[in-house]
Amino acid sequence: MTNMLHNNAESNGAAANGTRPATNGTAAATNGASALPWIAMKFGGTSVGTAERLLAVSDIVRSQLEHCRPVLVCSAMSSVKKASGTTSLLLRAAEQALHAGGESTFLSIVDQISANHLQAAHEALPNSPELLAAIQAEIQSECQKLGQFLRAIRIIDEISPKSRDIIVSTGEKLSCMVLTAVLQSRGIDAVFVNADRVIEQEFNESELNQDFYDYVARRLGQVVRDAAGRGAVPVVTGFIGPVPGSLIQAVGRGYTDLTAALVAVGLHAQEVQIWKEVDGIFTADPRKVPSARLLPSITPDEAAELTYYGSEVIHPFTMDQVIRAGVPIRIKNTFNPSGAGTIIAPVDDAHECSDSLKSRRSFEDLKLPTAVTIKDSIIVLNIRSNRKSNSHGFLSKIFTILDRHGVIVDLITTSEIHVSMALAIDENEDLNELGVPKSLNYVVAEFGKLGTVSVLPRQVILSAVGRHMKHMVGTASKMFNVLAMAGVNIEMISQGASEINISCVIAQESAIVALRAVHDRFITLLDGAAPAVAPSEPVAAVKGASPARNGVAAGKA
Ligand SMILES: Nc1ncnc2c1ncn2[C@@H]1O[C@H](COP(=O)(O)OP(=O)(O)O)[C@@H](O)[C@H]1O
Ligand SMILES: N[C@@H](CC(=O)OP(=O)(O)O)C(=O)O
Repeated sequence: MTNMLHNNAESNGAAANGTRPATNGTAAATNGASALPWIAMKFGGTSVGTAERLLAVSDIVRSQLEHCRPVLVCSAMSSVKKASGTTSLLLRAAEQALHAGGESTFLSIVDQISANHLQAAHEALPNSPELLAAIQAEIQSECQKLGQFLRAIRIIDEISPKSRDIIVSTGEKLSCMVLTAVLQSRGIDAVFVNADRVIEQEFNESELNQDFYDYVARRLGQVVRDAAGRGAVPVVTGFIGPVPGSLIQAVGRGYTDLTAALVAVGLHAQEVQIWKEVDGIFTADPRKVPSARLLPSITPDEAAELTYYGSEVIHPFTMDQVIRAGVPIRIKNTFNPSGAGTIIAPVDDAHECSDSLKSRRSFEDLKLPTAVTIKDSIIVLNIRSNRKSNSHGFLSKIFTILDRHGVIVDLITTSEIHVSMALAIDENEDLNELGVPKSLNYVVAEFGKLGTVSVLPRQVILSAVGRHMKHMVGTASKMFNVLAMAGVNIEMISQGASEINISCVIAQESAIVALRAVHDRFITLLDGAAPAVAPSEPVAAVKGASPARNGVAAGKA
């Protein structure tokens, strides 16, 4: 049974144990012409989250077979949204394994994961009893192994980052096994490729550098080529391991974009496509700003800034890998496969200026930012020094405390005796009476020894992002004028070293008014833009958690 779907990278990518043509009686639509160029297609959690979406993905794959060799990279299933999807459930199960009395909770989470996958398989494979039986057994076996692993963690009462990774890897294994079976049931010769052992060489944490990524890309290229043989469509787990320092810690949530990029590099693919539930990258979140426009193209730096600051369009580590190899990234919509999407690629400034001058309304438009974004769930911590040390001592102590507790700061502004920092919090955590998560109590207590601490809860970061802002004078003042005209009070301002981002902190209740005002009067200069009005709906939380961020956006007041 394992032979039906499997091709484990552990077995050094030998295709013989994996590929198997469809069993539903139709001739397998193999993509025999191996001269066709590879295209890496990454499907996010919601794109493979239900039977209906899995069937839509198989239609998209089928439509590509004549033009290219698709290689699929998938995330773990999320039927509604990432925050309640399989990876989030697995992380919760891992946490529960350390709690006394958590066994019933983690076992019920495992049951829920199993039931979700069994249901999707059952609904997507109504006419393929053989494939259905095989995949049901696979799901049950994976979930049984997961339950045993969690029980072992409960017994030793200890979990390492590597163990947490092993738990998380189950999500991508399950989704890819189910998708492989669905493709096979539709007559597409597909092969499951488990990349959770693709890294065979030993690396230590300090070696998570470009050499490491080059090695992983080469290995993925080898493993996928071997698995695909003459024409099967490889379905690769977006989880790769074992990454030094752990994938979840070193790369963070959303890692499957990076895997897709490395697969594309390893195969010298023509393009890497990130398939989502939106047409591409917009001038603002289209769920919150009705006038938002689709951007035909955007630079990697802009895409990374947008992701860091709340618009989770692509994992920021993705771009470096493909751009070095000259592979373009395209964001596409599974609900609208024929749409052109958004291309993420570097631009030649001089060239672009002359092209834009021809196509845009006026030179004035060139000064506009590309997009505006909001990052929710922010608190501001203010520390006023008690003046018992000089300012560099004060700052160094603050950064030492942040480092000791692994706290990531989104924005920071400083003066001689005053530091304000904006931090993203998990609103599902218990908050204390100041609105600070209890997990930050120690940090606040340590800051209290350096000076007076005050907290501003329920804030958001609003950021305008755009490559043209780099060379323009007066863009910040325009943005703050627009906010003033909309009656929005600004708590903190920061223009980071990247020069392509102006950010400020504002109260959560002003978020939608501010976002729409900045979008309509500063980003797009809408003709006759309506005055910003209070929205009727509350600010929706931006989908999913942000990926891990290295470093701090330094700023000045
Ligand atoms: N500037 C933006 N452009 C496009 N989508 C955005 C932007 N800002 C926020 N979003 C939101 O990001 C989400 C990303 O798409 P989705 O396909 O749901 O993610 P995933 O691939 O993780 O499943 C959308 O729901 C969209 O509303
Ligand atoms: N499944 C992982 C990795 C990932 O890439 O997710 P997505 O493709 O849905 O952003 C997560 O939830 O973080």
